[in-house]
Amino acid sequence: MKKLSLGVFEMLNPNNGLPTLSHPQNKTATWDSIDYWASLARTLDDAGFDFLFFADTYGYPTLDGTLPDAVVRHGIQFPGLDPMLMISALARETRRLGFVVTSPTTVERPYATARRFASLDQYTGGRIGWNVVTGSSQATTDALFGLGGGATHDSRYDAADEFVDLCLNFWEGGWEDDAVVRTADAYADPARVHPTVHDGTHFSAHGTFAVAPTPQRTPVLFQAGTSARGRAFAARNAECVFIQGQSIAQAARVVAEIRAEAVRAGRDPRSIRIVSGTTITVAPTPAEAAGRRAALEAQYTLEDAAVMFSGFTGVNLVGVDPALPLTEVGGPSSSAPSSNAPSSNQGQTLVDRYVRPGEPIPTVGDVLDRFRLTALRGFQVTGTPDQVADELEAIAEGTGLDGFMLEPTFGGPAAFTDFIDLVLPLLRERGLVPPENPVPPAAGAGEGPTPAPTLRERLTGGGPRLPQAHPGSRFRRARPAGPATPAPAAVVPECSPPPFH
Ligand SMILES: Cc1cc2nc3c(=O)[nH]c(=O)nc-3n(C[C@H](O)[C@H](O)[C@H](O)COP(=O)(O)O)c2cc1C
Repeated sequence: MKKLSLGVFEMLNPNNGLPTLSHPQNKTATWDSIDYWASLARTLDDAGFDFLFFADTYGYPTLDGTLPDAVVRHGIQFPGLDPMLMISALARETRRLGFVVTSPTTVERPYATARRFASLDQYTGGRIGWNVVTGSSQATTDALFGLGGGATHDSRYDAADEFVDLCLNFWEGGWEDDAVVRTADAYADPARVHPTVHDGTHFSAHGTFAVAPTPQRTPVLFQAGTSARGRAFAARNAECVFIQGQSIAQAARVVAEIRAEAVRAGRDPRSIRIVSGTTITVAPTPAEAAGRRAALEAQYTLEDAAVMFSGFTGVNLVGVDPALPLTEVGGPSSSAPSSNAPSSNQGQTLVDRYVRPGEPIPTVGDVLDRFRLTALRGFQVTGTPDQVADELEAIAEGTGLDGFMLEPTFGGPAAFTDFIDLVLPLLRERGLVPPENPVPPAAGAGEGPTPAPTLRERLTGGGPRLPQAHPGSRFRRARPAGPATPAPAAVVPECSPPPFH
């Protein structure tokens, strides 16, 4: 059995996007304290987790341009802080743990994004990943940033392809490996530093990337969003895809679809790792586990579910007759619906989850009841340590998934520490996750820091750099045979896709 990757899914909001204010284990009082996150990062690092993943968005649920009272009152993805600005501090607190930060291609700019992630790659010693998204709650974000809102679901992904290409061109094409010399009279060899020239459909850039090579150069490229266009984007660009598996059959289908799409894009389907969000409620006895789960479910109301669903999808279910079939709810104009599901130009993954070709059409009430319990979540696993380990093993075997991203329950770290104490030892005994990695020894006096494996090395078992088989490697410059300089005359890789390697 292959080894599973383990991550934790988090958001910098009072309640992780879900209203758990009334539960004693919530993190409402501590979520905005850096000490809280440092403590969590140390816990995960010590336990041997691969990464801490921060979902993030400038948006939050709005309805027809207004902020619902429930969002403010219950802290539903509101307010929020920027996780990227905290990563360096967390890296100082940890030795091995990777960090994945979500950043959108819609309102950010490629050069700034490439520079920020290259800087984080340097500060973390190569422990950074980028979750590339076209954004959630896009209507809110468009309004906040003063955008016209003319972009469609698929055109956002078209622009995202070009955005990622341009970043890859900066990271992989700007500097040759041995460009930095750090001698008495030169920091770097000018012949080995190259301008990027890009004149594309959505972006243009002329100039030299002003960050020298970092441990991974390209951060590990994550992606989330499994609409048909989202899968095509993942197949072209991602090294790791984050899904929210709902059942073994559904997740197996999504995994197979992503891998088939990867083959169509000319990539090895196994070169993309696919991990699913998973909520684990574990306790020593079945009754205690069931009690905790019931307490969790009691936190979520149908009203909050309607606000969240509507804000994320653009399909407004607030105040809609629960008996109405979902397909009879009007949504804003559609981009390219794959079924007769209502659609908007916002994220399609959630709507597709409930309306599947060939399956009965659910009512609004059905959808909200299911959404209330699983919301923005993946597998829901509840039981004793052995039951949870059995179920995780069955999910991994039945779906082809490469790992799990644990979701918080009541907000605080208890869901993760329970897993670490009760389930992780069993997964290790069964050989499903690697044995605990030794912490790299602290640097001795006068020695440099001992490098831990990069996030890419941890996840893929390969080297620290983007694999040669990834399409982004086409931006690398081949060294000509012979003397080191002069460099080839302005061989500027095109951003329009040449054949993949
Ligand atoms: C599992 C999952 C996690 C996501 N996480 C984020 C996030 O943290 N921030 C964000 O802006 N968008 C997030 N999104 C939105 C998507 O990345 C994507 O931009 C949007 O859903 C539209 O694509 P889709 O129709 O393929 O879902 C997420 C979507 C899914 C399905």
